[in-house]
Amino acid sequence: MKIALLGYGKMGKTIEQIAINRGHEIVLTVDKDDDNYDIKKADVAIDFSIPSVAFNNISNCLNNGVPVISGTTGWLESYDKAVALCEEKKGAFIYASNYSLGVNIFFELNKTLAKMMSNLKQYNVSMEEIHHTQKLDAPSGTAISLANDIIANNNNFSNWKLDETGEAIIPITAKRIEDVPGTHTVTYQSEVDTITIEHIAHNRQGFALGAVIAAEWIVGKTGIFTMNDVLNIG
Ligand SMILES: NC(=O)C1=CN([C@@H]2O[C@H](COP(=O)(O)OP(=O)(O)OC[C@H]3O[C@@H](n4cnc5c(N)ncnc54)[C@H](OP(=O)(O)O)[C@@H]3O)[C@@H](O)[C@H]2O)C=CC1
Ligand SMILES: O=C(O)C1=N[C@H](C(=O)O)C[C@H](O)C1
Repeated sequence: MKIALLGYGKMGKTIEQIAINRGHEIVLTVDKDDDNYDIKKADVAIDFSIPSVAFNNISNCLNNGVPVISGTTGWLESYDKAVALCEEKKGAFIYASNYSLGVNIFFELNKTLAKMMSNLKQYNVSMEEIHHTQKLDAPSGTAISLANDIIANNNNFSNWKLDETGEAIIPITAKRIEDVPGTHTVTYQSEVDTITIEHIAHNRQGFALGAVIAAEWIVGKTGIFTMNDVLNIG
């Protein structure tokens, strides 16, 4: 498969290694100021760039008939526009806040726990995410997915906020610590006990492998998909 990497930073470089090991060819790497490139030479594009350019990168792929996997976080205000463009162009598109198999299992655990806790009003929920100090967005895309999944599965919570507490609010704390690839913790607390579930990424390999598997899966398909479609879970 011929792969274009849109964003050639920490994730782009990790994805390159894994893609080559799986027999793929990187035909294009795009970074800041690389404006003049032909995306059409790729069978599929993988975007791990920065929030301010992700939508443009995705649009460029969809306008040129190239399936696109996006892992960039912090651009979701434009997600509906990307979906509409994908439908209009009959293209193929996946966004996931987290491509690792472990986190996608963790997402399912989180939904199940949220349902189980729905009738137990004595528990408050809170969330913490920890990432490396170069991260541009807060809270992380994964924390937002976890919070939205709790809201969809538990009647006691209707919104999330960064560093704010309140009635029916899921407070999220974002910590930035040198070299941490990504840690997410969901905590339910009552007066008598605490229940915690946690995912700790030890490196970026899991995110990168999931993105390459998603790219292999999407080629030849049309539509807007999620990692649940790719991994056949949920
Ligand atoms: N969904 C998931 O599983 C995961 C998502 N992420 C997300 O992926 C994104 C990238 O993460 P990471 O690789 O760690 O970040 P990096 O900062 O290491 O890499 C981002 C790269 O994007 C480049 N870039 C800047 N402008 C453009 C442009 N116009 N087009 C293409 N690339 C551009 C940057 O170049 P320059 O440095 O020159 O500005 C940089 O090399 C983040 O949003 C992060 O949250 C990360 C891990 C997992
Ligand atoms: O920026 C990162 O590094 C990561 N970003 C994603 C997020 O915002 O959830 C996924 C992962 O936690 C690493």
